[in-house]
Amino acid sequence: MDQAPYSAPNAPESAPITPMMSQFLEIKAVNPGYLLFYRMGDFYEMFFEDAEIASQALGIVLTKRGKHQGADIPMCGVPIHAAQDYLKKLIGLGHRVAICEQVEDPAEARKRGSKSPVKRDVVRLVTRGTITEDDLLPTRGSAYLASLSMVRHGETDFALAWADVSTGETAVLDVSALALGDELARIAPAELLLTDATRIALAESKIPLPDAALVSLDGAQFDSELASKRIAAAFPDGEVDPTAYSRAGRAALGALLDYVRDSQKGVPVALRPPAAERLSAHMAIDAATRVSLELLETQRGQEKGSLRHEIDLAVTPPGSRLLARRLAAPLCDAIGINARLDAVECLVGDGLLTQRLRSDLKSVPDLTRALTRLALGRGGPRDLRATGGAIAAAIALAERLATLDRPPAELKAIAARLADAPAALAAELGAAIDEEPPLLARDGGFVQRGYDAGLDAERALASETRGVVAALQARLIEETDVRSLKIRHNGVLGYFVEVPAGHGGKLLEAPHRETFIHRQTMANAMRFTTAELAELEGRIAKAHDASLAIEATIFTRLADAVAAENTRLRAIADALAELDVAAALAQLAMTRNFCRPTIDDSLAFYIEGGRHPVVETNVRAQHEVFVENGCDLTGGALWLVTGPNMGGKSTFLRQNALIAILAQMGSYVPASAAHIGVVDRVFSRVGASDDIGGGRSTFMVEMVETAAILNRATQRSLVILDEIGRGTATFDGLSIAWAAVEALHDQTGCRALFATHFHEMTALSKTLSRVSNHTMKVREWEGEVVFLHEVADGAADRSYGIQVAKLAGLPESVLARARQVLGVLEQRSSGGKAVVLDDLPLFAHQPPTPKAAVNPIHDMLDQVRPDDLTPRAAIDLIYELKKIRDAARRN
Ligand SMILES: Nc1ncnc2c1ncn2[C@@H]1O[C@H](COP(=O)(O)OP(=O)(O)OP(=O)(O)O)[C@@H](O)[C@H]1O
Repeated sequence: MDQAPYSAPNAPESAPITPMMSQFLEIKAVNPGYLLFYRMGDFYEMFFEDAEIASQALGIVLTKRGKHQGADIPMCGVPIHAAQDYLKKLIGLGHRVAICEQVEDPAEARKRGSKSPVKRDVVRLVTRGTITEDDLLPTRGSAYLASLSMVRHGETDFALAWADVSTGETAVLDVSALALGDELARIAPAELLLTDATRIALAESKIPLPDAALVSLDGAQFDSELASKRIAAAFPDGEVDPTAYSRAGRAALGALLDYVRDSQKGVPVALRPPAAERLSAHMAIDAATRVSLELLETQRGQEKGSLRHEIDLAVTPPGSRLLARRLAAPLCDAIGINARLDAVECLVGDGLLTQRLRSDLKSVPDLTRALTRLALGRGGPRDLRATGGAIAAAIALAERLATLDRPPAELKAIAARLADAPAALAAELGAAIDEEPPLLARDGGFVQRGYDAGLDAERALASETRGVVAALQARLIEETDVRSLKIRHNGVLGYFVEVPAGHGGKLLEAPHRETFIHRQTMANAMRFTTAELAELEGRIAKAHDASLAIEATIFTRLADAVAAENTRLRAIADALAELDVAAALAQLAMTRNFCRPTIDDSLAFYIEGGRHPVVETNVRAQHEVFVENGCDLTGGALWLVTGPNMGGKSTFLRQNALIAILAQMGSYVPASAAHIGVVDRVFSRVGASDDIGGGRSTFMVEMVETAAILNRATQRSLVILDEIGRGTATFDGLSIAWAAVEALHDQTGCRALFATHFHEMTALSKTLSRVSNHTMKVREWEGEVVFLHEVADGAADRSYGIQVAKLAGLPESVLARARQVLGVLEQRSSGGKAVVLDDLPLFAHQPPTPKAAVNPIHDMLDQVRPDDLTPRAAIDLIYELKKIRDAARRN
């Protein structure tokens, strides 16, 4: 979502403006495009337009505070303790928020005069792509910040740079206009930086923008010369050579680095040296195919029901994130794919080891995000504890992996990184930090007893002094003879003596008034202090401050020790995620009966006993059996698949695409055997889906997408077309489908599956050598159609559309009429005659309006008065209704 730059109202010279409001407007003016969370005591307050936007987005009350230029100032606020929830909601909606804190002690401000506002400044910009807080981030997903640059020099070059700020993962990719849409769909950034000119160029080339918060930057931000400096500054010690990237790549990375740096307001962000990605390294899957195959989410945008949801058995959030990344970008290199498969095979071969690894991994903390928070100075004792825990787990896991006889290269590399874990650091962290430490270092109380002698001494002093307080209370009771006298503590008064109101007078009189100094009178009690108590309090506070200071030093020392091992620890975090994925895929293969595919550089596509993993689960949940089907497209074969609606065509088509994707991400596949020559692109299209939001008609969408396939598919591609051409008049649709098949066969030569209801197309198998006909088998039984979901050679003889319509509950009168019309249409077309309207009885004679069939169920319902029914009568009624319905079905 875009945010218009904020227009701070200009105060006419005569209008009085409070110092606070003038401070607000000043800060607001240098943070255009951000909602300003302005700290006021225990609240963040928003004013003017910000208040209007936020109150509406958050559903909170909009009030007013004072006047500006004679008009009320709209205001709303959120309490500090609940601010994270509100922030989450706002950034989820695509807003960007600037957090403005008090940056000096209010006492300092008072010194400048009673009206002088406390100094405030923006300490942090919170946007969808730059968050690092656990409770703002998706646990099992990545929130990428991406930057898109465009360089024009006769031709137009694009480059994408993206980073997951919470893990430090960063990458750069040069990308052509043609492939840009696919890559944006793959990366699916949460926030995208670009210039207005780029945005216009994208719109002109019909390149769809991702569903991200879009941030318009100035062209100067993408300057490639400036970028080189930014890159060198972000990765000092020559870690990254800016000249290794193209001009466009540098520009994208420079803008990204600058935005990240700005968002953290001076705190250095620990990004990792950017991986220079190559387009050809990954299987290209365009946005429409991702949607159609429901890889990471379903067409309704839910995770449940997607392929990811079905196969993600990873036990750690980083493992889950890596698995999603691999699923979104399967490899194109047979050697790399086989290396991953070797690791999975090895773990499948040792089920017991896999179980143990998985159970160890389950409790491993999210090391990557802990490291980033620590590096950003936003980490706490829990992040230190997590780091120690992860290192210890890495060592244990390396030992488990060492039991493997001849581990494949990938597991060997994982084990080597895990074994390299700094054991001494883990021991130190384990000894230092409590098992369940508090969230914030500044609260103290997280260092274990026995770790630091100085700290233990201060703590002993503090608790000893507390003992002295108890003794003092006993003594004061003795001296005053007020049994109910208590020494208490609160944030305002500190330690004080409290007696019930009735005894207060006694302490105000001699001889006690020498000792007791009055502090406060309450309705039921009176509060005093004494010189001795004040002195004790000072000692306690000093001991407490001293312990806090020692704990703070310990925290910094340990955080520095972690930072010193950053590179090694990041490598361990990667290795843990990789191991989790390999073990998860092994577990999947074992529990779901998947097989290892053979992957090479041939043009094979041979599947035996293939299944659709998601539909299989659904079918099983209904206690039915999923029917396995094979497929052989080796050498560029094109299968024309016909069959009735609901026969299983779409399932069959998609399962083959999913098998290719799973195989190339390095997973076993749902089949009994599979041989796949590396697929460079998968295209999957379902005819006639609307894009109302995009302003394109059903048929237009279908044609634009078909055009994309015909233009871009190569001989290595796998193309799945499901009922292309159905969105227009029959003959037009048939002709387009026909020509598309010819083009795929003659020009592209790719491996393809084409499902259609145009039975005429089956004739193509006679003229095109690699086209063959296949059909979903059905059986007719007592006038009803039974789907066997089995793919057989040959063509379907009919559509069974009317039978399916009957199953769907179309009224019998309509079905009867449809049969009548179909009869005429079939007769005419078999006689080679065109159908004319007059042929159709519909138009020739208006048939007598069929008497509305008497429906006994409706009759019964008409007579029922629900409020008068007893529960028993209601159940009887349901049974009766079902009986009538069953009887009607039998007839
Ligand atoms: N191989 C199979 N084994 C068991 N059930 C299956 C199989 N394939 C499909 N089904 C069941 O049939 C339903 C319909 O399948 P699908 O959507 O693939 O049919 P279709 O032929 O593409 O239909 P339409 O032409 O109406 O789009 C699925 O939701 C599933 O419940």
